Amino acid sequence: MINVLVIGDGRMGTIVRELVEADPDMELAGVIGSGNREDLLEAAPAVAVAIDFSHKSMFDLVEAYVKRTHAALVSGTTGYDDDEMARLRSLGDLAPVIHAANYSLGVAVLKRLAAEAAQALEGWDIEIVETHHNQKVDAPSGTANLLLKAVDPDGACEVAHGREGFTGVRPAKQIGMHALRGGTVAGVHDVHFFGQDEEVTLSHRTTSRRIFATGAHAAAKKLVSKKPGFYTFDQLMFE
Ligand SMILES: NC(=O)C1=CN([C@@H]2O[C@H](COP(=O)(O)OP(=O)(O)OC[C@H]3O[C@@H](n4cnc5c(N)ncnc54)[C@H](OP(=O)(O)O)[C@@H]3O)[C@@H](O)[C@H]2O)C=CC1
Ligand SMILES: O=C(O)C1=N[C@H](C(=O)O)C[C@H](O)C1
Repeated sequence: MINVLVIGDGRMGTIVRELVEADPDMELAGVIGSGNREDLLEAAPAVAVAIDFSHKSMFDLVEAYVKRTHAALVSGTTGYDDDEMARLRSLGDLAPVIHAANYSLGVAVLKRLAAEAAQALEGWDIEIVETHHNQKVDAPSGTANLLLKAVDPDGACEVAHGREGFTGVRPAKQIGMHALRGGTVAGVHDVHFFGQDEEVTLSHRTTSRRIFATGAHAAAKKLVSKKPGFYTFDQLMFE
C-alpha cells in the first residue's frame, strides 16, 4: 500500500485527493490545507510519497518535510525562483523527487516539438502565449517558462514580457511572453514561430485540470520505486 500525503487543498489538491482515495493501491495519510500547514514541519506522518499542488510560499515547509521524512515528492507547484528550484533539485539527494510545471503528456510532447522547431527554424521570431483562468496567482505560467527553456535552452535570447515600454522594431533574438487571464480556462499554451511570409504555431489546450492530477498520480506511482534523485516528467513517463 502506498501512503500518500496531499499538500494543498485547492482546485488541484482536491482532485489529487479524489484520485488517491479511489486508488486501491494507495492510502491517503493526510491533506495539508490552510488549517494545518504547520503540521508539515512537525506532525505530518512519514509517507511513501507526498504530492504537492500548493503555493510557492509553502516551499520552506515542504522542503523541511522531505528533509525530515525522506518521503518521495511529486511537486506540481509553479512560480519557484532559481534558488528554490536548486533547493528542490538537491532534495533529490535524500529522496526521489519530481517537479513538473505541467503533468500532461501533451505538454511533455509539445516541449519536445517546440525544441525541435526552434532548432530547425533558426532565426524565426518566437512568441509564447499562455491563457489561464482568472484565479491563477502566478504569471507567466510554469508551463510557459518550461517552453521558453525548450526553445532557448542556453538563455541566449532577451525575454520580453508583454513588451510594455518597448519602442522600435522587434529585435532578433527576442522571445515575447504573454499571459492572458480570464474565466475558467484550464490552460492553453501556444508557441508561435514567425518566419518570412509563413508562420508555425504549436498549441496545447487543456479542457479539464483533471489531466494534470491524473499525470501527477501516475508519476507518484512510478516515483515510489525509484532511487533518490531528481527526475523529470519526460524521464518518468517516456523512458
Ligand atoms: N504542474 C501542473 O501540472 C499544475 C500545476 N498547477 C500549480 O499548482 C498550484 C496550485 O494550483 P491550484 O490548486 O489551482 O491553486 P488553488 O489556489 O486552488 O490552491 C492553492 C493551495 O495552496 C494554498 N496556499 C498557501 N499559501 C497560498 C498563497 N499565498 N496563495 C495562494 N494559495 C496558497 C491554498 O490554501 P489556502 O486556500 O488556504 O490559501 C491551497 O491549498 C499552483 O502553483 C499552480 O500553478 C496547477 C495545475 C497543474
Ligand atoms: O494554475 C494552473 O491552473 C496551471 N498551472 C500550471 C502552470 O503554471 O503552467 C499548469 C497548467 O497550465 C495549469
